Amino acid sequence: MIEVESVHKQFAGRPVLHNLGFSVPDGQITALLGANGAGKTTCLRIITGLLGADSGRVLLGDIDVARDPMAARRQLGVVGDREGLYERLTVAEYLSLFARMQGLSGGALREALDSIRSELELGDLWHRRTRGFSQGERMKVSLARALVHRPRHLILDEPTRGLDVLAARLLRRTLLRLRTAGTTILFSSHVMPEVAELSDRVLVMAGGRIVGSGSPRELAQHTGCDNLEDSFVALAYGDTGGEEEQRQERAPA
Ligand SMILES: Nc1ncnc2c1ncn2[C@@H]1O[C@H](COP(=O)(O)OP(=O)(O)OP(=O)(O)O)[C@@H](O)[C@H]1O
Repeated sequence: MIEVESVHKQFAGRPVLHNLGFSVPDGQITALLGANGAGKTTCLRIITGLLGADSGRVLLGDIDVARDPMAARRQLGVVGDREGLYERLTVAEYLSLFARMQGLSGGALREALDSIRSELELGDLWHRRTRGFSQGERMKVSLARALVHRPRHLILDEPTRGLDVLAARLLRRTLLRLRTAGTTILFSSHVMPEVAELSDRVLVMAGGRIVGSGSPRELAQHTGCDNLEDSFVALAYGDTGGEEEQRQERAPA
């Protein structure tokens, strides 16, 4: 379980997250939706310990992320919005480095590398340096790095952005398989069909706050809409998502 409790964050005096609170249940896939600038990346970076909150706290089970970052890191896999791969290393070397940083060695290390290589179909890339990798190849390596130590919680920021159909499909199948294995997953996305397909629960953010939460079906019932995109627009932008205003602007005087 991930619990975000009363988190505030501001940049240069400008509030970005206001008293943010929600929980992400174990063994489920939860999606974080919001317009550009709603605060999703800031929220995910605070959960992963990359950024500190001004106040409030984040718990992974009973671990406070800010107080015990090392323990939190062992429980977390992160696919962030700014992936830096070490371009001089091959995929095998890169993943081995991260696995060792997570405490794996000897037979357990070899087993972890073999397992992630076959699970994410990394065979063709395994001995290539990551310099020049395509977007899809980079995503596979980032996901492998996030998963190599088999974390209980996986956080992904717009993981299918820039991926082709097959790469996005591989990623979605991997997330569904991980859920079946009990991993707790929180991801942000702007792709509504993907969110509808994957998510047990959806959190809608607007202006640094949660303005709606529930299963896609519950959100539809709550808003009186018949699909997730309309429910999202109703919650995040108000009922019409600005369509009414646009119609009025277009209407002759
Ligand atoms: N390091 C920073 N310094 C100053 N402002 C920041 C910083 N990081 C984020 N912000 C601001 O905080 C707000 C929320 O940004 P954030 O990246 O969390 O939004 P988002 O919901 O992830 O948006 P998007 O969907 O466009 O990725 C934005 O107005 C952004 O400009």
